[in-house]
Amino acid sequence: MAPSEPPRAANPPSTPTLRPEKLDITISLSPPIRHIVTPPATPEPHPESLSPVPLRYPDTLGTLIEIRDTEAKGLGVFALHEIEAGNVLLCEAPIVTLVDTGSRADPLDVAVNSLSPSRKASFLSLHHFSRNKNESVSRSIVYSNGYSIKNDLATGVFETASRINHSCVPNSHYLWKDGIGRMVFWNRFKLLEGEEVTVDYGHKKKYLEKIYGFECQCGGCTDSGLHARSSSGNESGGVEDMRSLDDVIHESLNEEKGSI
Ligand SMILES: C[S@@+](CC[C@H](N)C(=O)[O-])C[C@H]1O[C@@H](n2cnc3c(N)ncnc32)[C@H](O)[C@@H]1O
Repeated sequence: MAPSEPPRAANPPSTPTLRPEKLDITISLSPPIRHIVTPPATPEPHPESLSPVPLRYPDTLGTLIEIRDTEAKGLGVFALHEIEAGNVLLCEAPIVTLVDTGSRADPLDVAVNSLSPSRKASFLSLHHFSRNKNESVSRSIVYSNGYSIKNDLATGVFETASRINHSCVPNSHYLWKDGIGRMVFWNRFKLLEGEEVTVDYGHKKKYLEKIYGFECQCGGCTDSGLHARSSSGNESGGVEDMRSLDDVIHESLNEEKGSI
């Protein structure tokens, strides 16, 4: 999978308010939407607490989006309720980042083996497809779920984002934000309650089959290739959009300085 792009936004974000028991964050593109992010009732046990960086911040999983079964595409990501266009759906750090170092030790094994038990289980639970029987499961997972990040110098595999399915007419876009080390996803159109969140993996239908081993079931394929990369990679929908996204992300994160 290749990756990224920016949102349509104009309004400055409103100020987030912090309360000890509840993080109440407003991410506004246009119009504003309120995300109530409640910390987990039971904190993760010891090995997890060694990892201070939350994968999703703010955590929209369970408040704005959810992962569940699709009819024909395995798992997918869905809107939990109606979401106006131009909202940040997900702002997620990779669970595994693969940077080829040239070292003899496979950097992927090093990265996977250094994960906490629950993050390792999340990684290993991801969908994987391989045409090469000598390929390790971890490699197949990276090739089936990885987004190109850091100006194509690395690949990131994500706990939630790697559950987002492809559509030739996607309703969402994404962009890697190096400054915060996260991939940001936002919806281009209003999403209805229960609507699946989709992005463009950046390949024509026949290459989706060749590279990822699936026949696209999105129902909107034209195979013209015109849409290809429209929501992926490091492309942008315009400097103005990108600046707005930066403002939104940084203002909400600055309020929480130190927690990422
Ligand atoms: C990155 S994963 C997406 C999440 C995956 N559905 C799961 O269950 O974890 C990519 C895989 O999802 C499935 N998939 C994604 N988009 C699809 C589509 N438009 N049509 C059919 N299958 C799709 C394919 O099996 C593909 O290899």
